[in-house]
Amino acid sequence: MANDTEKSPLNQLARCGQSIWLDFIRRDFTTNGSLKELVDHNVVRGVTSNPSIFEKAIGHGAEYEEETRALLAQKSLSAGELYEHLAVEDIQHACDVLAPVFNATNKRDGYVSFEVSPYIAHDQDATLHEARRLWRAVARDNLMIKIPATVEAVGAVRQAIAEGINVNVTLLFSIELYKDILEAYIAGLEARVAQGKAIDHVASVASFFVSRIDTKIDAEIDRRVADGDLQAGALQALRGKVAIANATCAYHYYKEVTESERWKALAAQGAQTQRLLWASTSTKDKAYRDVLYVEELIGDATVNTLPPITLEAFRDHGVAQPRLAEGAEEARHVLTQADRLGLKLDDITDTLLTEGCAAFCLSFDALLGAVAARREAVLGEKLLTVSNALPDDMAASVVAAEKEWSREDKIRRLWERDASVWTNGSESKWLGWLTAAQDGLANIDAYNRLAQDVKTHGYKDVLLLGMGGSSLGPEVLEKTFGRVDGGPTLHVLDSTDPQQIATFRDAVDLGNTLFIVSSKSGSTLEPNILLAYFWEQAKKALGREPSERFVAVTDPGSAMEQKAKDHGFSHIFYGNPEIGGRYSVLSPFGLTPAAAAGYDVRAFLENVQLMVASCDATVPAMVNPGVQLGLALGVAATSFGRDKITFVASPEIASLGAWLEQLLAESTGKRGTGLIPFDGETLGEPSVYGQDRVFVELRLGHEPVDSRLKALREVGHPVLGLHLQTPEQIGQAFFAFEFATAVAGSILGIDPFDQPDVEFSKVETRKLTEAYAETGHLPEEVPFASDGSLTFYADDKNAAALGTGDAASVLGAHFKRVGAGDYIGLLAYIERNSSHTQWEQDVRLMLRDRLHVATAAQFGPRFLHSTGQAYKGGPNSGVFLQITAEDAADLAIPHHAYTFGVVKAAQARGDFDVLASRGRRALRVHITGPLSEGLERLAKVLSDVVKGA
Ligand SMILES: O=C(CO)[C@@H](O)[C@H](O)[C@H](O)[C@H](O)COP(=O)(O)O
Ligand SMILES: O=C[C@H](O)COP(=O)(O)O
Repeated sequence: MANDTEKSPLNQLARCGQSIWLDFIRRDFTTNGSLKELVDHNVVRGVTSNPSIFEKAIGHGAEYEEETRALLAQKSLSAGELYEHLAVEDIQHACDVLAPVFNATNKRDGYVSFEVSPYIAHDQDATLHEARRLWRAVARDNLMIKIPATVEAVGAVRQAIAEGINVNVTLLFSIELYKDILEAYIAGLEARVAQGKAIDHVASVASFFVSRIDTKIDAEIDRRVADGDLQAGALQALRGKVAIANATCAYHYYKEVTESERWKALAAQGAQTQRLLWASTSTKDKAYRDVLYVEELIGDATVNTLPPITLEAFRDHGVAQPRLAEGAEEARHVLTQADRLGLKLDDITDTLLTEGCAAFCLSFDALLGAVAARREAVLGEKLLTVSNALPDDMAASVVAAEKEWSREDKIRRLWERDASVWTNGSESKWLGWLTAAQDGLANIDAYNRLAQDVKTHGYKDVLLLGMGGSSLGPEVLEKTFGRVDGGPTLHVLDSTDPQQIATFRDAVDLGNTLFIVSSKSGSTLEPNILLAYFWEQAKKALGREPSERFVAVTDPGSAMEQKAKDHGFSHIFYGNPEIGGRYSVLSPFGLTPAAAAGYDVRAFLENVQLMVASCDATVPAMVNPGVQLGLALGVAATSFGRDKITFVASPEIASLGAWLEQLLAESTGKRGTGLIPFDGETLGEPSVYGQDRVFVELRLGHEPVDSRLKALREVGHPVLGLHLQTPEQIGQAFFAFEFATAVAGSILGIDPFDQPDVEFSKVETRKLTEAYAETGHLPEEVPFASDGSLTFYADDKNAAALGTGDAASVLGAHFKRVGAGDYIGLLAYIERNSSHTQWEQDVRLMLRDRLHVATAAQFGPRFLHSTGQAYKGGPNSGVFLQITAEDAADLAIPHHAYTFGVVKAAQARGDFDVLASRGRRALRVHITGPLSEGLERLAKVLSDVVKGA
């Protein structure tokens, strides 16, 4: 620093009353002594940072890697948390280096500026909240919190000052706004005085951006000159002048105010003026001197923050002469002239503010994106990965959606439970799932107690009774993790089929079973009647009341809670009323059975937390796995007509498919739109698919699930991938898909948290069972056609379309109604056992291969709580074949007037009535006589009628 003598240009600036701050920060620059050297030689008296500066530093600097690794080894941190850790440390180091200047100048200089998130620039409360948080996090007296100068920020600046937080108000372009900011500073100080608080330690600068104004004005001048403007000469004379004139006028306003009596009263109490800080002072137009925005803006009580390159230039050949004090008249003349020539400075400063905020948001996105990528690299195989292989046009639309999400700050708004991300309905009351894993960890002792109880009693079986959201998650856990050595077997029963209930009853050791009755609402028919049935069964097996063998999972205040209390259940686990059933797997509805089965709930949830952090509010759309999946699903459906989501899974995690079906269908299938999910439809050759599919590969390990996916990708089908490294990552998959569904719901423009048609079916079923209880029979129904063991029922409209012929003619007419873009739903109200599952599978694949449409294979009443929503409320593209049969044997329900067989029949009829009322193409075939023969015949007729189709 030998050239920074008394006469050096930089030292001359100090003599003119101007402080030079450095517009740059980076860890190695601070740690290797470079910053200290500049400070020691009195070259630099402060530091400013902004999102772009941090993007270059943290986003690209290898020196941050080691610490990233160390931080992640300690705990799960999101990209935002990581960034903040690293940035706060950098800011603290710089503050410490500048502390001697701060002390020597009596708190006038020696500040380091740290900017609040640019995303919240238009939110006064959020800005203030963030200012307080960062102020506390850095905890240095010579910190300045940078707040962008939007209209909304004015109040935040005033309040922050009143609270004694130093503020650098940044992104100032307009003199009008600057006046408001200066007023906010003064009012903030006055508020402190009114409260008897000291003001001599509160500092603020107003960062006026310079070069960007010339960039815009000069471009406008050049355009008009090129267009042959008659005022070309006068216009050209203003090139490179307007920005300086604007800044000069701001300076004179500052002078005026600080000479006012009002200010003098504050100064008497030790107040520091809010100095103007010239920012954006590197020269952008190479035709100008590279020190133009330094030399022209020299004046007493100002700061100029310079990037290293401009600092070096001025040091080398800058001329330090005070210009501002003298320049008022000329500046006013330039601005008047600009106005006269139609150069609209107000419009330009407004645009610059908007563009400045947007540019900082982009930098912040790039910064957080880079941190997220580094986090992913460090966590490696601890995280599942999402990969989207999309055709070019779809990929471009997803990128556009990403930009939209970034611009509209939707990820943060989603995390803040802002219903305007969806329909502005009741969505904000249904986002408890975002923190379910964290809540579960807080409640870990209760799960451990249950696990201990199960061990102490040595239960052989755990039988969970519940439907939909209460059963599908636990089923995935059981199918994925199986039985823990020495632990019980977890069984999940979600049916009213008498045979299925009997099969479960016979599979468990009734005298040595823990029963979990799971119902959020507590009013769902199935868990209530299953409870009635198994209570009696357990009582019979034990020879006494089985109270301690029963556990309830339900929302507080539900009828089930009361029942559990009345019956003296050993445990009641309470759900979060802000989590809907299909989003409840990471809440007590999944964790209670998991604990009972002996799974390590803590490890499971900690694993989930990694994905929660990956989808965090701070992780930009382009690297946020939940957003990536959700945008691809939403965009594929809304812009490309690809609304059939086909899951293809590694066998070890295949059970995820049924859970996903509920999540997607129940969340999105409404108001005539939606994503229709298809689980378990074995892949075929590309020729059997229409243009309405999205394939989702759920892969465990490194091997692709099915080699045919490659061919499908090659012919232009979108293939999304969720790649799990270990089965434990199933928890991460739950969260990633919950998030994705919420995102897709936003794109579809629906409320992804209600399920009107599931509720409607429940009501219809209840009406029928109540009628049965009164009359002893279900309402009469008349088949419109019959053929031996196959009898056909439908509403009048469907019946009229299908004729009264034999089975082949009715079924033939029904499936003739299937067209491109449709799907087929087989809805069988029979036992869900392996042979029936295989039957459905064979029939669906045959139909798929012949008719080239997507096919769903469902069992009632299970699907009523799941895909049933989309079948009724989603697009009218489903063609349904409901299959019912005589029950070989029925089961009575203790204390009820009806049997399980009656309930199941009522459910099928209720389901059909709702399908028909929604104008769906639906047909019910009822099988009489031996079921296997009836199914065989039905399969044969179906195969014949669609042959050659
Ligand atoms: O802290 C501040 C202003 O307070 C600075 O970092 C300010 O953000 C920068 O000078 C500007 O962003 C740089 O603008 P530009 O040279 O890219 O137009
Ligand atoms: O998905 C939810 C099912 O409809 C069951 O509801 P529930 O948990 O209130 O009994």
